[in-house]
Amino acid sequence: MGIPTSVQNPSVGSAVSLPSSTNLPLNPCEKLIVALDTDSLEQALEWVDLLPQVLWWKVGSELFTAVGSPILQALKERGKRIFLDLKLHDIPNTVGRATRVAVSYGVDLLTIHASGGSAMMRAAAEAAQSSSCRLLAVTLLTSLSPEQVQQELGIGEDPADYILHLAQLAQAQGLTGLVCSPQEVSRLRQAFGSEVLLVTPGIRFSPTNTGNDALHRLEDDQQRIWTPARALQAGADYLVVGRPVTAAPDPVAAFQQLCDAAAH
Ligand SMILES: O=C(O)c1cc(=O)[nH]c(=O)n1[C@@H]1O[C@H](COP(=O)(O)O)[C@@H](O)[C@H]1O
Repeated sequence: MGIPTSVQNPSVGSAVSLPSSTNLPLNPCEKLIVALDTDSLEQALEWVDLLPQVLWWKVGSELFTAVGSPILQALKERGKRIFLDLKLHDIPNTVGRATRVAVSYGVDLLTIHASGGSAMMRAAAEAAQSSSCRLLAVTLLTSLSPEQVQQELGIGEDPADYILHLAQLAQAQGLTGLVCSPQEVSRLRQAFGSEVLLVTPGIRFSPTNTGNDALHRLEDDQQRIWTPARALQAGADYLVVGRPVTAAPDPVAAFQQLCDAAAH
């Protein structure tokens, strides 16, 4: 286990027990969060039991929609940390109420889309304030290329500036954690310092090739990617990794490779 620090959320006053960037977990493997992207409880628990060295597991919309809270219970029974990735995005009343239910499960992290706006994020922050769950604001999905952001979404400004803008909005509402691509980490770290928790998906063994026969680059939907070592060097606190581990021919070896990369 890493050394937990008690971080006070300035706006909503909730004390949460998570490592800050100035006090990272001692074990590099604990900087890795593995995504349980499946619709099967059996498959999810097979991965969890195959990889006892993984502390953090992410339950996303596929698994939570398919099996509901029993997966959270099963992870808690195994002493795991839980990242519930629901990416809430709705009107403030709905997001506030959904957040209240989500944090009642005792999860450690929960995602909210920053693009839902400040009132929506405030509603979530208020709903989570008496829990120990830390809210993470998702800035811009790692599956979007800068060209898509500008051409499809019609966001005129430089995507990097847009991400900073969303991050500032989230910080102002007391969401002290952000999900971003590794490519944006150093800018966000510079802007917000060590207290912000930066969680980065879009992790690949090689920036041009997944290094995984089961996952060819052409089939991959991630756009803004970096290697684990580069993401951590840039200042990421946690890396989210799914298919490079779960779709690998040998998930144990793939996870170990990530731990090794995280250690350097
Ligand atoms: O919030 C997330 O976790 C997330 C945000 C984002 O911008 N991009 C992103 O890929 N994710 C999640 O991170 C995981 C990445 O999985 P792989 O691409 O298989 O490594 C998936 O479970 C995604 O839902």
